Amino acid sequence: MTLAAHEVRWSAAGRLIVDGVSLEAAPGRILGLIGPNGSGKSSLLRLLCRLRNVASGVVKLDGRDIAGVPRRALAQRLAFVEQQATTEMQLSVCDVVRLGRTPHRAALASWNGADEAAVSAALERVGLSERHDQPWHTLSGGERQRVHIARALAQEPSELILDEPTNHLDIQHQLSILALIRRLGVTCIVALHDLNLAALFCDEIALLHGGRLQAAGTPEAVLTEETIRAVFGVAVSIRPGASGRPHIEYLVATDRPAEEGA
Ligand SMILES: Nc1ncnc2c1ncn2[C@@H]1O[C@H](COP(=O)(O)OP(=O)(O)OP(=O)(O)O)[C@@H](O)[C@H]1O
Repeated sequence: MTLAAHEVRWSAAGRLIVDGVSLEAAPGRILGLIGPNGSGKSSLLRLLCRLRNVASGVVKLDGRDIAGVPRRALAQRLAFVEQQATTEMQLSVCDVVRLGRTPHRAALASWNGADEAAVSAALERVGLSERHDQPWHTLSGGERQRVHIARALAQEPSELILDEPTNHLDIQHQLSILALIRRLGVTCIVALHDLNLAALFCDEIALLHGGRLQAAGTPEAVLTEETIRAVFGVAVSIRPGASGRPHIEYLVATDRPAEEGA
């Protein structure tokens, strides 16, 4: 067990947003978090990395309540890639990635070879080595997303939490980032909207609906035609894809109505 939530609740504006969720990320495996817009995915991820404090329940890292873990120690273990992370405009790409080294460096310690190697390796992994010195604000949306992932990799976490990491990415980069995350072998919790990508890359899936955990288990167990219809209101047909993982086909009418007089 690495990161686990037990009966976690969180409210905002007088409304219960995360409602008694329990889940556990198995070591070295990818737990996908899916659910409709507003179902509480981002809120739950923020509780898991203590960007917000739970109202009740507990989040544990290796069996220890994270509320009692010093921030720096937590940041040495756990990296978070937010959905719409912003960054100081004046920074270059490598400046942003270097921020990932902060938890590992003693106050006033000089920048060392290990730090630089971690930054270079992280940039290489997201395919942006040649953008090392580019001003961050001149990057495209997808490149910014990859730089934020590189920052998290430079942090060398053992637990990685990502909120919609494929946002803004073209299909090649969606696939390469998720394949990279799989190869890292770190414990990972990732919110995804694309159900086929979740089926393809996640070892387990947790489905949120209205702040509650609706289902959890293997992609085959969670991604059923009945569940998707009930939670997302969409008719689907699910068959094993070429990968052997479930492949979801959306059953929607795409015909145009016959034109008048035609
Ligand atoms: N600080 C807040 N104050 C008031 N309401 C909030 C706050 N944070 C989140 N909410 C509400 O909680 C609900 C869940 O939001 P959250 O961002 O966790 O959902 P999500 O599943 O990540 O959604 P999406 O798929 O659209 O990103 C939403 O209805 C949102 O408006």
